[in-house]
Amino acid sequence: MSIAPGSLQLENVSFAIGERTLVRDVSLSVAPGEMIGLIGPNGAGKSSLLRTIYRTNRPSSGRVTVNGENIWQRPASWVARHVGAVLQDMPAEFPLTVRDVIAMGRSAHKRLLEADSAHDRALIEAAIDLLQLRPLETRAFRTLSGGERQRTLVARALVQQPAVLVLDEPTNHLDIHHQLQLLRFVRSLGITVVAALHDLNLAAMFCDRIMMLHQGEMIATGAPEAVLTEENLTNIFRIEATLVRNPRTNTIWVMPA
Ligand SMILES: Nc1ncnc2c1ncn2[C@@H]1O[C@H](COP(=O)(O)OP(=O)(O)OP(=O)(O)O)[C@@H](O)[C@H]1O
Repeated sequence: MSIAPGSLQLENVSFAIGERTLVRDVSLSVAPGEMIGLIGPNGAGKSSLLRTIYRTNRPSSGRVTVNGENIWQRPASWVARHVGAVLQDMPAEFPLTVRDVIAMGRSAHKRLLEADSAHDRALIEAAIDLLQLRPLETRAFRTLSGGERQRTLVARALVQQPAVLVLDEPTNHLDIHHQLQLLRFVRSLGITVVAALHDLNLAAMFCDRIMMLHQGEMIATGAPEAVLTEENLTNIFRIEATLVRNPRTNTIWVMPA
């Protein structure tokens, strides 16, 4: 499956609800094909920031552009064709099969009730194979395990062929094998990704750059070793940690003490 990666720009993005500012003046420029890890303690504003990218939280100031287009000045249907998202705890109570859920990813590219074209079907088949969902294809989505659901939702996002893929804690519910498999897989697609990740070592392993958020503000952004410093881990995550290199991957490794 080939997806043309897009560019993403956050320009001084803030987001407030009433008096409360959840995201404050965040800027980030993501090149096509880059993978950005968003890290920060609970309540730092990661999900709130991601929602400004998939057009759920309208910034109170600043701009979000995808391929140079301000997403808040484009119709929702344009954004649905250009930004894909895998979110936490998607509702699962609808009586759809795995294949139905994946096929829903094509809806942004079609008119209401338009039948799947040969192109749609080819993408759906490819996604089922890529995410190894063939044995589950006809199962009801609600009967899946957490990890199987997550793979289905990634497949659904991929058939959308999004210029930018937003992942909110995509490794939630996954065992360590599937965490690695999912991130390796997403990475191998060469698409543009912004992913909120709680596992700092996985973020360092898979992301080109990391952005650290705290109380809605960007504390640091850059290469994993520039952001995952003892100082940032102490000040922001409130942990004592030793930093080493993973001898196999040579990526920075946080060892809490
Ligand atoms: N609709 C809302 N109304 C008021 N406060 C909100 C709303 N949505 C989020 N918040 C608050 O904004 C802050 C940031 O929340 P957010 O979910 O963005 O953080 P997060 O970094 O994704 O956290 P976690 O790691 O716990 O998932 C939290 O204090 C949260 O309670």
